[in-house]
Amino acid sequence: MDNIVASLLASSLLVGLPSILFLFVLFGYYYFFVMKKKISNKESLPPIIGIYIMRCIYSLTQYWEMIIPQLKMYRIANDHIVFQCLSVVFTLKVIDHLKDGPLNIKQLARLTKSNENNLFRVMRALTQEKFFSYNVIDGTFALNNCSRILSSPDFNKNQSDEMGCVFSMLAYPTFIDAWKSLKECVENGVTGFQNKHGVSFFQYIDEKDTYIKKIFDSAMKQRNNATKIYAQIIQGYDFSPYKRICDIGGGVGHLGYQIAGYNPHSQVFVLELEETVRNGLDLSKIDEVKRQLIEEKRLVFKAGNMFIPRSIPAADLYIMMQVLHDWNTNDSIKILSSVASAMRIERSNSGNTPRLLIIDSILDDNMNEDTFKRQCIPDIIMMAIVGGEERTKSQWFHLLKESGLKLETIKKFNRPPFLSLMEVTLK
Ligand SMILES: C[S@@+](CC[C@H](N)C(=O)[O-])C[C@H]1O[C@@H](n2cnc3c(N)ncnc32)[C@H](O)[C@@H]1O
Repeated sequence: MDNIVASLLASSLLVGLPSILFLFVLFGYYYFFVMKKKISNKESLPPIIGIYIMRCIYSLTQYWEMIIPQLKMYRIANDHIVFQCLSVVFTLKVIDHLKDGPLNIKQLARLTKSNENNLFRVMRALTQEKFFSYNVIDGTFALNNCSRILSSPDFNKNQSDEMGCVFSMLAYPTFIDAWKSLKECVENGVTGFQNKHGVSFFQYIDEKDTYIKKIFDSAMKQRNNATKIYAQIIQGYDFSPYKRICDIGGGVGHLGYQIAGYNPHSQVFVLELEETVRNGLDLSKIDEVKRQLIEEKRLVFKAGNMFIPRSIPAADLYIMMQVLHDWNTNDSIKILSSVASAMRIERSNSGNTPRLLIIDSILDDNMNEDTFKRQCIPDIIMMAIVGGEERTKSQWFHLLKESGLKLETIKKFNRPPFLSLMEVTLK
């Protein structure tokens, strides 16, 4: 047995290391000579080959853990402890204090009102995990690339970064409580959030704690920007034939701005909860282009409820991006039926049948497919926090059929976050 493991390790070293080197060189070439030179009036996308190379490297690390499964278990246990330590320094705002330059542990303990020895041990562990750098000469800790992206959002100064928002959510007591109820969620089928707080996630953030809503909106917007999903959509679908477009649950209007910007003859409505409309309008104040689109009424925010057909603005194209995965089957059918009613009203008023674009994940019905594996963890977030789910193709068919709609085409985007665009019309 030992011989088999040894020869597997030796052969994977012999094959693995040169392959990794080769892949790095190839990726470097592609990045610097191809991707950097791409000039387009739309955002350029990372080359597809880069994604495959990353996946090969990732597969190699997984290969080791398959040979020695204990490695995987230790990694998981270790990651959990790292997360706890990171939550502590995030909550104590250590990262914010280090923004202006390195500090020693005395200074950090004073600023964060902490026990110097224990804070030092946590910082030392995180430094080993490459979250900080430590200067042995003067004994100071400093930020590095990993911790720099983890500063707390400051909405008064309009400063927030994606990971800062994501981490604020993960470390926020309301969320921690919801995760603690994961077991009840599995037992009784109700979200951890509902189990703990008695209301749904969206009700909570719209009515009880608008600070989380700000964090959530900002994280969504920045994650979508980072994955360049808006560029994928704008390049992948022709919006020009549509004069009135309505983005239902369109967040702070980011996709809406892009569509309005690239399609001068379209007017875009963003239907959202009241608090998000306020956030969207606030954010537009710091961006000249967005402010102008709003002033010219090319982009219009509408506060309303997608469950109520008359609250949905008349349009010839409706969009729902990453909305339905937040809802369970019953609610999704209610939402889609409400959109179908709005589409029928529009058809009888204008004589034209509007379309609906659903932009969301589609899991392969085959559990061994990559698309399935990728979405299994986000699916747990949907289950525990919002009560929705990532769906297979047959589940999507079911939702549409029950709501009086039918699928016309599917376009799959083969870059992260690997969403699909389903073109839907009335049955
Ligand atoms: C996951 S976010 C998606 C945002 C945006 N479409 C995107 O992809 O970035 C879902 C959005 O649905 C909105 N929402 C939730 N309940 C709603 C309702 N009853 N009516 C309208 N919008 C709602 C939320 O405020 C949230 O911004």
